[in-house]
Amino acid sequence: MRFDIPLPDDTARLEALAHLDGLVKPVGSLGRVEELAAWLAAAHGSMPPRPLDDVRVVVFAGDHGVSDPAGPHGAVSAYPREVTASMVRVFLAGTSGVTVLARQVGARVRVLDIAVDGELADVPAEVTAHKIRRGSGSIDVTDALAPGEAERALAAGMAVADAEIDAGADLLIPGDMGIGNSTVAATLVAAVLGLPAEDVVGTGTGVNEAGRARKVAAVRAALARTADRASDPLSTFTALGSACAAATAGFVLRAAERRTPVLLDGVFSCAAALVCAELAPEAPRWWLAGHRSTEPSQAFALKALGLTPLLDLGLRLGEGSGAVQAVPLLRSAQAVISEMGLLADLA
Ligand SMILES: O=C(O)c1ccc[n+]([C@@H]2O[C@H](COP(=O)([O-])O)[C@@H](O)[C@H]2O)c1
Ligand SMILES: Cc1cc2nc[nH]c2cc1C
Repeated sequence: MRFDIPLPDDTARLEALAHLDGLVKPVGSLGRVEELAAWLAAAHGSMPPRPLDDVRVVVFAGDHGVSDPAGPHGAVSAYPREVTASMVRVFLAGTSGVTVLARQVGARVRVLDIAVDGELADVPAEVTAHKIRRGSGSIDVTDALAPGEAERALAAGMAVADAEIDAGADLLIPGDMGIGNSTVAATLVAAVLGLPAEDVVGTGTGVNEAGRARKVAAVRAALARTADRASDPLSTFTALGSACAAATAGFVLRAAERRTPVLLDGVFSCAAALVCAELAPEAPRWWLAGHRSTEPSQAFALKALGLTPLLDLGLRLGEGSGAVQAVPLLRSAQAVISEMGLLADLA
């Protein structure tokens, strides 16, 4: 599997940087907003960059076997796995955290059942159209995916990105909903970066110290079970990931292939992105980190991807909720570089 990721336009970036220096302000005084403006110009290959009118969030929902409290390591989440299916209905009703926040910035939210453990008979068919399986395997005891499923999930995420880009998306945001997925995210980051379980595991939805210790044990068991088998991205998703992780990776990879900027969200999308960045080392040039999550593995993933989060608000909701809140910063950057006057015109 090979990905041809184009490079952002360095000429537009340099033109943007020169223009920013000539705006009616002390040189560099808009700090990171200036960096964002130049980043956008490079991504769009145009100076000034276009407005980000059409922002789309896709929430990849699915269960993760490791969340079974009857499993060998006990409960790894503060909430029962049934919440995953229930939350799909909340997204559809328009009352989830990310949906409310997305409305504030005029972004659309689409939810997909990629691997919810059950049949959602009462939801529109398009929600389940990309379903890969009912729940991914419990990575501490078995592979997450059967042969071929990682490829199918990756392809599903790509097809979804294609559809959103073809429909006019200017910016894509991957969201996640899956009880137990912070354990899977931590495992993926530990596997890719060769880190010990103890360093990557956080408290997820809010487990206590005993819960965190159970998560560490589950991550350790998963890493020991697979040893060196998780050597490439598809086998990593198969052994230690989930259908949602592979679909999320496909989504952000295809966006990069199609020159579409992405705002990564919390620990899950960053872990999925990290795994697939091995296949496509230039892909992170098309991604920004929306926010810093409270999960330690997100910090490791971002560092490895070379990304610095835009916001740091102590968020740990997932769903794309942090990235959505960073959208106004990108729009500010686009407005500044497009509309500010010139220092040379000072009377
Ligand atoms: O985005 C994050 O960094 C984040 C951090 C902690 C929890 N979450 C959300 O909470 C769920 C995972 O937490 P847990 O404790 O069930 O593993 C999942 O639905 C995520 O969207 C998300
Ligand atoms: C209610 C709830 C909403 C969520 N959204 C993302 N993860 C979540 C976990 C819970 C428990």
